[in-house]
Amino acid sequence: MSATPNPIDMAKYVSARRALDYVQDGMRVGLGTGSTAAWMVRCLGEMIRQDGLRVTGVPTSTRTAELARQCGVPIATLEDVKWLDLTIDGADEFDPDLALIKGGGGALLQEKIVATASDMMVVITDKSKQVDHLGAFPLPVEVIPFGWQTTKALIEESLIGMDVAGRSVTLRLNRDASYRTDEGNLILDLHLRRIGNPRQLALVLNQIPGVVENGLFLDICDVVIMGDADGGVEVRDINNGTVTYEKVDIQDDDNIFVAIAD
Ligand SMILES: O=C(CO)[C@H](O)[C@H](O)COP(=O)(O)O
Repeated sequence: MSATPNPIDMAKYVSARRALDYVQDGMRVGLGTGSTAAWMVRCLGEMIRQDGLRVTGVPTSTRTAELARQCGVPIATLEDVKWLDLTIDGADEFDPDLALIKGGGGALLQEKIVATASDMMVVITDKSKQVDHLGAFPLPVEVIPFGWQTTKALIEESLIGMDVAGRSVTLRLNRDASYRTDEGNLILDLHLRRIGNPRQLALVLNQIPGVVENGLFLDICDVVIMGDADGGVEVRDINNGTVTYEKVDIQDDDNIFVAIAD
């Protein structure tokens, strides 16, 4: 590599590169959202350009759709393809069962629909996302704007009986205005610090009127790839029960990495 990448970019990059080993010619691939997923989209674009790989990408946000177009990744909607072979996405937290918190980038709704409609979900991360218990990262909950303060109050009330360590709920902002998702909805961030029973919480939240979806991804993720700054990856496969460590060969990656790092 002729540029010196910063350690965080390197960790994200190698996890994204390794995830593309799961992509085969002709696949329909869900394209996640966020800075780690963006590396995956760029690398996928390179594979299409250099190796003639044929794939159809289904983006999980307008941001990812735009990046995919820039990178020459052919895209379609979920309505077009109906079902996917694979989704590759980032996460905000993952636990030993590969349960996830997602939605830090605000795209949790499309991300959950796309991942659920996939035969396999591969999550690309770095060590900062690994936790023993979910909840240090605020849990995003997407709600419709109509009556959102009532929805927020109902969420706060529902948290009283829950096994969580914190109960404050805040409206996500984008500068001075409320943050809007691609669907025009709002995000409430639940500052729970520790989620004792993610399954119960997910069920309770999704029963509250006004809640569209929550950022807990349970029994959806198959593989987590955790990159490190030395170009190594730990690959955890929940179905095989395996955890392996390997170095990713990035000798020939100067073009893509230098172009983006610059
Ligand atoms: O859930 C997400 C977006 O809604 C992202 O996958 C998550 O926020 C991780 O992002 P990054 O790779 O930038 O750390």
